Amino acid sequence: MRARVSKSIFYNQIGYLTGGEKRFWVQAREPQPFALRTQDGQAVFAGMTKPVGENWHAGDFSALRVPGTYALRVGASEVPVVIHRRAYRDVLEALVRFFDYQLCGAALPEGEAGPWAHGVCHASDAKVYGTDIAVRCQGGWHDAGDYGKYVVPAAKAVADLLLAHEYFAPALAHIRPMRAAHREPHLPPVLEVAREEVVWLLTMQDPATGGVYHKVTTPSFPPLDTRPEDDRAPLVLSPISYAATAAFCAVIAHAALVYRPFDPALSSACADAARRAHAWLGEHDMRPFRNPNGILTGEYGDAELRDEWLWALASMFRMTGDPAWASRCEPLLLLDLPWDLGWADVALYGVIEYLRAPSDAASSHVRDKVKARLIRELDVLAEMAESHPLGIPMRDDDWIWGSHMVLLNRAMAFLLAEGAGVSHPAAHTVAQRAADYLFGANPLGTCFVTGFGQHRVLHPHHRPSVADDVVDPVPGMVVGGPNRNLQDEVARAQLAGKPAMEAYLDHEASYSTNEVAIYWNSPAVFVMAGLHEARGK
Ligand SMILES: OC[C@H]1CNC[C@@H](O)[C@@H]1O[C@@H]1O[C@H](CO)[C@@H](O[C@@H]2O[C@H](CO)[C@@H](O)[C@H](O)[C@H]2O)[C@H](O)[C@H]1O
Ligand SMILES: [Ca+2]
Ligand SMILES: [Zn+2]
Repeated sequence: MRARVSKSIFYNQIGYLTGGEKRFWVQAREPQPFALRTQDGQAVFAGMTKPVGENWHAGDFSALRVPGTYALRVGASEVPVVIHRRAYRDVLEALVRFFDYQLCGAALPEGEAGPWAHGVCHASDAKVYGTDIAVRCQGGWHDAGDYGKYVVPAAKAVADLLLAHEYFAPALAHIRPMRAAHREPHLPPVLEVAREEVVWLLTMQDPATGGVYHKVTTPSFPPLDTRPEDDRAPLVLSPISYAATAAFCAVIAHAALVYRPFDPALSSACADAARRAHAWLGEHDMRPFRNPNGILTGEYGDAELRDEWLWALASMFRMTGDPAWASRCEPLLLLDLPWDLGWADVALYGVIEYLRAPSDAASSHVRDKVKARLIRELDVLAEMAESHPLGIPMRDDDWIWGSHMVLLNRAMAFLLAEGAGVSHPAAHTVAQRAADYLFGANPLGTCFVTGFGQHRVLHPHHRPSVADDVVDPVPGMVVGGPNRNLQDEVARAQLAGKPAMEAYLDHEASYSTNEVAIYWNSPAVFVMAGLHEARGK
């Protein structure tokens, strides 16, 4: 009979990398003895937990480096622990295959998608808002738990996957995309997956002006129990926006560079599209996007657009290596913009593009100032992690809508900086703690990636998973996470008064804590690939 899995030991329920740091947490006021035994009962490690803040204690068994499955016991509680050099191999594949499950405009065959297969969806042309102009903008990925396709968050999701390939291709080589859903089997797997969204993004650019439509959605969200193929409301292209055009310019210039060795035709189409998008930026004001009348889907509004402009210029610089682009983006790099990897605050993408561009084409003075600020930014995050009981760079007011993206972006920032010549001693510890938290070392004892862990997420706010007749949700989806602002009805009804880190509900109606999104999975792909690469050896 399977041992009852305790809920009072908070640990990485997917596993620990052989060469990595290995910690678990318990809530206690005094040090607790703990021990690990092999499956045949042989004691192999023993220790005492140490206080790590508030009433949390941590036990460290990093010195145990023999792969295997062990029983970790603390007092009367016991949990199964896996140590393996490829502990994240399966979850990494599932995190990437999530994008294939989000594919739009084509049927997902059973041979590829198993029980989560579905028929063709959203295959009709879209109408440009307020006109009768029809545009073919099929393909790409559904954004999240809804079926909308939005350029701004798509740019983040694609950039993260392109960066994961550039930084950690060997760690991703084992991934099997849904081959039948793609047309480019010769590409490295994560580029084959991302290519679908790149090709869709190109359809979102207005050929006449170079501007990019903000999104393509039905006028409002369909009911939660609507299967993709049953969502037949007309598709509307919302107006061209500065945010979409700038984010498009940035990520499409990035794609032009990454696909150049594999797909020259796509690469040159991207380079041309990026140039036309940049030309549009030069002729238009930085006006924030607002949903037009009658369009009630996600807005992705953003009042600060200088960071998107920075990201676009820095990407053009790295794509061309032309010092003229360096001179254009350097003044923006010196502004006091928030350096982040979000869907709204994107400046850190520009910083990384700039530092990874040919250094001889840039100002060494600006490069030095940028590197110095980057180290200061990472020092702040490292101190935040140091003072958190679970070792994660999060403060109480960071538990917002999409808090898991906030955490993963911060871990990603350390690994991105490392690859741009700015190493920080806390980088891998922060990345490991983020993985430990996401995979179960959190006050709810929940593994926040569907289909994995001892205590799983079963009811994500994800229309395909709610509408199908399959009990288990689509696997490999990172849920949004605790949100102290209680921004949906069930959260308000059931989470009032909860500590910020516990304001989460595994309920299909809790879209502000339990939805999924392509740009919440994408930083997870980057971070887990980085850990796998560094510790999987
Ligand atoms: O829930 C995921 C997405 C599903 N598709 C429609 C999108 O509109 C939705 O995106 C989310 O839309 C939310 C509502 O607009 C966004 O929430 C806002 O996120 C902000 C932080 O990014 C918070 O400061 C703010 O309080 C909160 O309302 C959130 O970031 C963003 O991820
Ligand atoms: Ca912005
Ligand atoms: Zn669709």
